[in-house]
Amino acid sequence: MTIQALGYVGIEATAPEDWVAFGTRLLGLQLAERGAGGLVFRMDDRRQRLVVVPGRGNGARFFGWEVADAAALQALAARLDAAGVAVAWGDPALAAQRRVAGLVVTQDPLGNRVEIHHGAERSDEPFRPGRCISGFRTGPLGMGHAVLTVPRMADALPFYRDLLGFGVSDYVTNPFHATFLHVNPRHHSLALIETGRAGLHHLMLELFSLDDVGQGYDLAMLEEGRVATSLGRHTNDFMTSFYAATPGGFMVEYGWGGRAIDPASWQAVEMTSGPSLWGHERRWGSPEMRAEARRLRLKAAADGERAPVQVLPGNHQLMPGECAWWDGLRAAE
Ligand SMILES: Cc1ccc(O)c(O)c1CC[C@@H]1C(=O)CC[C@]2(C)C(=O)CC[C@@H]12
Ligand SMILES: [Fe+2]
Repeated sequence: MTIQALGYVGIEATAPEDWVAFGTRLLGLQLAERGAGGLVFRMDDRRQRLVVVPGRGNGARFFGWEVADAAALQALAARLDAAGVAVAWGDPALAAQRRVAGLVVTQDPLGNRVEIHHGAERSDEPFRPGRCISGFRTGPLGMGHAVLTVPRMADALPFYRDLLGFGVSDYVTNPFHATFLHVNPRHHSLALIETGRAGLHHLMLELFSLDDVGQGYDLAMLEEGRVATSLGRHTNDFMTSFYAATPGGFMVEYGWGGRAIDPASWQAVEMTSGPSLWGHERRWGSPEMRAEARRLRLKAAADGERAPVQVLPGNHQLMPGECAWWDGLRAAE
């Protein structure tokens, strides 16, 4: 019955054509279909993963969450129905359009369109990436993760956690509220960030090779305003990534090296050490950013802060102990 992965995502764009070069030449997606109905991108052996449909706005249009089979779909639909959530069975035309065997359509409490499906179609043609990359880490981990902004955490969390059965990996309560949820060994397939308004913050796509990410970063830096954050590494899922501004107003996190968790034994933890071990700087390269970063690091040094790295079970790569990088900076001042 339970959801297994983020299967596909649909976004709406006022100018879908803007996604062609961004999707293929920067991200390395394969443009599989291009027409009046919009764009279909492939990431792997599936016929479609990311769909861009023409519309009056920019942002998310639907989220495709995958279950194992028709019986699992039936059971989950019944569960939603019993909880008083409106669920509509997708007709054969919609299933054909989504390239799945069957689906139900519902809405989360924020109005995001949620499409629970099974039997995604595979292509007979091999995946041909839009630029030379080693490929996307998908399979049982799904297409990546989606991060939604929510007005209040309590608006959306019960729907995904209690009704759809997502597991909480960790959560943040300071300086803002965020919850990271898993449906498979990917540390999070969904995260909710409380910002006061509903929207799509970013989609994360994970590459097989760090070089894919580094070369994407080189390409992104050639374009004014394309790099939304510098390269960095997250504290909770250990993903090394940067964020690219998309033509759609949200961001794509382009990453490598995310950890795998064991959903059966994982215990939810509160994250207290900030979003990143290093990097992910939003005003990367600007004089203001340099001044602010220096101010914060000197303040941390003055406050005697130590070891912002949280040591978690299964964290073999990161050593606890002294984090002396700002000490080095202070010495240089
Ligand atoms: C904290 C975190 C861990 C793992 C992730 O994959 C992930 O996307 C995040 C969110 C990162 C981060 C944030 O929390 C607030 C707003 C930030 C700083 C941005 O604008 C880019 C990175 C975002
Ligand atoms: Fe992310």
